[in-house]
Amino acid sequence: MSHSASAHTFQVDLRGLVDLLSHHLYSSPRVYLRELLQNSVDAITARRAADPGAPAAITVRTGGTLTITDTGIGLTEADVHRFLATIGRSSKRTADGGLDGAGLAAERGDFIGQFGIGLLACFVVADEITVVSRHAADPAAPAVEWRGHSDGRYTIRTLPAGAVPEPGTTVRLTPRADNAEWTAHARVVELARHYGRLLPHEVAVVGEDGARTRIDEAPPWQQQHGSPLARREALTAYCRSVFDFTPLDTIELDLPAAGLRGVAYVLPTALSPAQRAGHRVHLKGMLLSDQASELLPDWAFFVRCVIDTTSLRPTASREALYEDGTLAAVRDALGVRIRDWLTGLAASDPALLHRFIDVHHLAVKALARYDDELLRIVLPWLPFETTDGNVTLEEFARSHPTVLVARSVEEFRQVAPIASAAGLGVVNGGYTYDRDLVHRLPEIRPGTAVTDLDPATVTAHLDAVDPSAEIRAAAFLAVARETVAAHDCDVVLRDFQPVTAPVLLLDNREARHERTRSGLAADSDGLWADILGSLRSETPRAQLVLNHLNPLVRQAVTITERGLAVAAAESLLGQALLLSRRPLKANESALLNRAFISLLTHAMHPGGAQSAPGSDEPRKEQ
Ligand SMILES: Nc1ncnc2c1ncn2[C@@H]1O[C@H](COP(=O)(O)OP(=O)(O)OP(=O)(O)O)[C@@H](O)[C@H]1O
Repeated sequence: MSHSASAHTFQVDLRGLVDLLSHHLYSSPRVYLRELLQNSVDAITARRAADPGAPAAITVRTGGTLTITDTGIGLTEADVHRFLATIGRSSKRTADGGLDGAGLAAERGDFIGQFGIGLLACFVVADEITVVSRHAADPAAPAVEWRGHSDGRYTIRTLPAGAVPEPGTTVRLTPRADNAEWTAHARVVELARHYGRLLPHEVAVVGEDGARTRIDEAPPWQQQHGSPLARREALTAYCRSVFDFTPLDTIELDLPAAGLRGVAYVLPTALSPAQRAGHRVHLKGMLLSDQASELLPDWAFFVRCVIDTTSLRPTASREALYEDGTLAAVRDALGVRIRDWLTGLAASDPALLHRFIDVHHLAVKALARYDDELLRIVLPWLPFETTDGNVTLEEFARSHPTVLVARSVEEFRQVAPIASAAGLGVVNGGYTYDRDLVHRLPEIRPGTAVTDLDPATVTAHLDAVDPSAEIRAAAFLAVARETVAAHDCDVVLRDFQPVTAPVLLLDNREARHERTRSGLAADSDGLWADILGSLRSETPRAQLVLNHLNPLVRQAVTITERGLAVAAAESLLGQALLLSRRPLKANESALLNRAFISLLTHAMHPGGAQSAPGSDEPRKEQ
């Protein structure tokens, strides 16, 4: 049996393709003007490659129809057939991706367009596009008119030479009623400025009344300024006009190898690291994206850039940068530039560095963890929460040769007053990045020791109380132990500073997790209980340390009435929990509530509160 194979060619539904490319590739109809401007710029580039003195002007006219006229290379009738009428064919690239020989002698890299689909964006705002063109290289050749329709039909006719007096091209759109807002005069001026402000040619928008608005302007980094201050002011003013904020500082960017120039503006307010700043990226003057977040490394989220480049490549929708080796190299080089600025500030403008760190310390901490040099420069300047208040590590290490680091915010809150009264220096290492960074201090400041705070260091400063006092307090302590046992907590009596602190709760997160786990094991049965049980170590208990130097505690330990002793023990545990400032669990909130009501009842019925609800035995909460 023989099998015969026949070759076929894909069939294309033209109407569907035009609809896809024109309506669904781009995020907004407004890109139609970008595509038109870009084609004009490329045509001017092509003409100037052969004739550097050729005029370079682009004029957009608004009114019943929208036209855009350029003094570019123009199109011959053959060009129109080859390039305008073939979707995906571009005079700026050959079928194999090389340079097309159609008279455009400039390097492909000089053009902005390359895909041969840009003109289709016009079908979002118009059903019909007319292109009238006269080629610059052959003045005798007739002018040509191409009329394309969104359903894929087109007509071509030649016009008498006199119909188009100058070489160049005019594209005319007849706006569709449903999208007419995009071709209204004010909107066109706004869009032309948005996309074409940095174009290197004369760009103007002319209204029906003949009023002419000039769009192009040289960016401030290209202009000459009278003094460094004047330059700085011009760069700052530009930031206000494009980004609407006054920067903390400006960092000029210049990467000749990538044909890149521009400015990074330091944000005056903090931005969450999750919110990545959108940068304005111009490609040969034309705005490619005002939301390009991929331009800088993630850590540089404290700046917004505006750049003009000749080397980065756009994606087909031309709304993002193509992720390639060039972009990666540019990103690294810009990262180095921004880091250099930061490290340079320490020497050149410490006051500004302080202001910067006030606003962006989180970003700097994130950055310093991966960058040794930066760490060395900024670590002494970064603020940390310590037992001496919010101070820099440099200041802190001067008075504390051994720096202790609390692992969690909660641990810090609990021990800070006691540690501080005992002369210990503790840094709160509970915030993102802080513990890692403090541990690296000895690398930068030899002679400083950093260790994690362990409970023994604190308990060493809790002195045993006089044995006779312990005996006098025994009855109260017994009730207190029984009362707080429901919270897996033990009670001890100690002398410690400051006297103003009645209690200290020695507890940590791992111990709490272990207690939660064993609580779950107790509530489950079968396999699950066995699994949880096999994980069990000895259930760690928290310790409620009562300060015998504190007047309130001294009085509490003399309470003999059981109901009041229970209420006092629950209130002391409740206060210790509140001091830790961690979120309370349901049974802890219930404890606080019960202690409060019980104390109130005792206050209202002194001596007769035994029968008051909730003032008796501690309850076992769920
Ligand atoms: N104003 C113009 N002057 C001269 N030729 C033009 C003009 N506008 C369009 N063309 C021709 O039409 C072709 C197709 O234009 P189109 O905008 O669809 O694609 P492109 O610019 O080549 O690539 P891209 O899709 O990346 O924009 C161009 O390659 C160019 O040859």
